[in-house]
Amino acid sequence: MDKKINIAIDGPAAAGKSTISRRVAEKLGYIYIDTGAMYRAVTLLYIEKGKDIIDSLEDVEITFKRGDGNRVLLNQRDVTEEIRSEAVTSKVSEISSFESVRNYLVSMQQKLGQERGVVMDGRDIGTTVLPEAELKIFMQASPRVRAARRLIEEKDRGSDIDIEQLTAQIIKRDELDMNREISPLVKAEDAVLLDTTEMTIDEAENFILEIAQNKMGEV
Ligand SMILES: Nc1ncnc2c1ncn2[C@@H]1O[C@H](COP(=O)(O)OP(=O)(O)OP(=O)(O)O)[C@@H](O)[C@H]1O
Ligand SMILES: Nc1ccn([C@@H]2O[C@H](COP(=O)(O)O)[C@@H](O)[C@H]2O)c(=O)n1
Repeated sequence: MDKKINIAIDGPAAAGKSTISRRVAEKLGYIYIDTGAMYRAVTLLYIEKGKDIIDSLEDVEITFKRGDGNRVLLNQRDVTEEIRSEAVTSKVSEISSFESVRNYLVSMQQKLGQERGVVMDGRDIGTTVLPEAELKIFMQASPRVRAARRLIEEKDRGSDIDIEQLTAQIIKRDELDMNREISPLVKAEDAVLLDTTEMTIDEAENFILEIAQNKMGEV
């Protein structure tokens, strides 16, 4: 029988990480962990309660409820929609640069990956959270294509944001994530580069599944 592996998927905003990670996890019967949602949940708490929460994170519980679209619970409260708000998106890169926030969430994420059989996506998974992951992917796409894809989602949610604003927002967030001091967004040396600019979702999914199957046979 194939052994379980860990799959780390990193890359800039709207590259397709969560869409593809979720599908790969489903196909393999693995657990999908969206680490961006965890940073977003802490950011929501910061907005609601103020900066003191940064130093008292031990009381903060973030959990995922599987099924029903993978709900995100912050201290038992369902915040799945709220963490995608404009207010959270524009603040999350600042909050995720704090050392105490990273230490707390990275340790939580490492526990989730202990048993293997996870597909985890984020910005520092291959470099910091799961450096021993058997498969690492660095997913990217051109800023324009990423903004165009996100625009469709935003329109569906009733937002009136335009492509220029979205492109600027994506580029700004990437810059903050790539230039922060602690575990910035960078391709791990042993990660496979996957540019999805001209790929369909199915093609990107199959690309990863094929390498994953090989790795599973190897371990
Ligand atoms: N290869 C692709 N072709 C077309 N659309 C895609 C492709 N990959 C992803 N998408 C779409 O692009 C949008 C952004 O993808 P997704 O949310 O998965 O990105 P992400 O990297 O997880 O973003 P973030 O880090 O900001 O959460 C989604 O609407 C998704 O359906
Ligand atoms: N491993 C990670 C994951 C995310 N972040 C920060 O959270 C932001 C939101 O992530 P999304 O994937 O939901 O867009 C992201 O821009 C990073 O600032 C992180 O630092 N590390």
